[in-house]
Amino acid sequence: MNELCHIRSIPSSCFCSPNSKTSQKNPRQALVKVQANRVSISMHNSEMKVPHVLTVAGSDSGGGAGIQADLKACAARRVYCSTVITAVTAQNTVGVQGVDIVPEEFVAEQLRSVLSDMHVDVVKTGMLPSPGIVKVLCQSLREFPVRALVVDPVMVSTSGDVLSGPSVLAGFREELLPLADIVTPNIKEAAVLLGGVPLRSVSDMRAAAKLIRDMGPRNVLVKGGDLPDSSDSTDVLFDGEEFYELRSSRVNTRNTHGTGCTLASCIAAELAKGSSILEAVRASKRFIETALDYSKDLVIGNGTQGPFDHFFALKNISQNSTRQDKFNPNDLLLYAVTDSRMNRKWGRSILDAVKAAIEGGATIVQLREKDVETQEFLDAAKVCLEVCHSYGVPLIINDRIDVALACDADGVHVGQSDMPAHVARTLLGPEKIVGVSCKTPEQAQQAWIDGADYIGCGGVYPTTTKENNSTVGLDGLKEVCLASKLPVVAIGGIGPSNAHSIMEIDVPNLKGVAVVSALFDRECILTATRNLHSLLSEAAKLKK
Ligand SMILES: Cc1ncc(COP(=O)(O)OP(=O)(O)O)c(N)n1
Ligand SMILES: Cc1nc(C(=O)O)sc1CCOP(=O)(O)O
Ligand SMILES: [Mg+2]
Repeated sequence: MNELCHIRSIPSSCFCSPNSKTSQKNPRQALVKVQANRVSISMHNSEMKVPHVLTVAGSDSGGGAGIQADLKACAARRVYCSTVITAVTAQNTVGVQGVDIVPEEFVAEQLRSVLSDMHVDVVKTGMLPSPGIVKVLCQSLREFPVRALVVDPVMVSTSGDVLSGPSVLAGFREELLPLADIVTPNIKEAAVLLGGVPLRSVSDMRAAAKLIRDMGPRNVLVKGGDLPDSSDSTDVLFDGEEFYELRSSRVNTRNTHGTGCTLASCIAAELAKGSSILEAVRASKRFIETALDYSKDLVIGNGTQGPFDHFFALKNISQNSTRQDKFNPNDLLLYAVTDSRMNRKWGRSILDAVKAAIEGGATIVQLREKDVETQEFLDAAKVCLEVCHSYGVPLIINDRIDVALACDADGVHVGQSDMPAHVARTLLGPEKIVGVSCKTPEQAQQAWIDGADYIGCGGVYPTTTKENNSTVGLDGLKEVCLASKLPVVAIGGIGPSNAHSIMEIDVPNLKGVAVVSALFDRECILTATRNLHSLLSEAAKLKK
């Protein structure tokens, strides 16, 4: 059944798509489609389907494993995650202090709530502490079929505590495993599933994978992380025909609590996004390896099994960032913007040019290297960043988000036809600086909505540095300043002869000038910067 139910208007203010030609004129139309057991929303007929994993698992009060790990893993892989809680554990980095099993009727009710309402792509199971819970889960899966089932046969916690007793085993073997697309036992769990025979080598893991596959799952991943005496961690994937030995380096850390749950959730998330089993397993192993490596020195709790950081990508933004401080709008006073053509003309390296500008008093630096190779740009950015930071000056990268991310620069500057500012913000995270070029009040308003930190407004005067650049003049600059709450730096044709006219504009958010040729197309960058800096400082004092 596929009924088109109704068309509903959604106010355009709900969407931030500044560039959409339709958003101003027409309210956006959302098609709300209701199919059996599924609701999806279409925007301009293009469906916004969200990959969705349902995890059926236990809660870990310590936050490292179970439901908590599953939610974090799915979020890190950008997949929606709903939850059915099978047990509440009192748990920390020392061990499991208590387990309260959720009655099977209430597990069934949670399953019904989610599966009868939402479109779930993949179900992932973790701790299933009673035979009754396994039974109601299998019933629900038959009633509401999903695209894939990932079974992490959690039986023993990393601390050695038993989480699912032998009474659950029969249900696993007879009912759940035959429904599974992949089952992910570690060597201890594989041994339990096979009646207690210990696994001591990769060839034991291969044999175990084959025997477990005979129980019904389409794929078996036996995880060898606990195998003794090996410098890498080898997992064996068996799909019924081929064996794959997947290696990753063993990370020396105590922070491994929740790796099993996370791996299975990642696999589920990748399957929900449409990957094959092999791709999903490979991507998930890589994710775990990177997360463990980033988290190896985390200290959470006093026990022997610490949790790790699923959002390792955020590490650059938080504690470890070399960013000076939060963005200070006064840094825009003398914004030095480099130019590779000018550096070549005067026979200077990017680094020498930047050093001279900083020594002359530049308060922020932008690397605007339009015609250098990526590798050269990145190498220059890394060394310039060190120098800038040794002077407490932020370094911004023009256009190239990839370079900014790769060198952990302080931010990026993007124009109206570059990477959209809101995407730059998402990619860089909340703490980096995002600057946007704006020539009109509308663009300035959008820059604010998109999460920019400052506006570069120009060209104020004609320039030969940027081809075909239209000018906005002093009036256009003032209009942009008045239209925005953001600090503004003026750009285009600015030098010592006209900087004062800009600084005299009586608007509080006009913070300074951005300059290319008046600094870098001069014989002595240091002197040119020094002169302009002293002029601007005087003008800024008068403004106060
Ligand atoms: C501070 C500042 N303002 C404006 C610009 C221009 O950026 P954009 O419009 O993207 O043009 P290009 O510099 O990329 O040619 C800027 N770079 N810096
Ligand atoms: C890079 C750039 N952006 C501009 C804009 O109008 O957004 S004008 C410009 C070039 C500025 O160089 P100079 O200081 O040599 O005039
Ligand atoms: Mg640009």
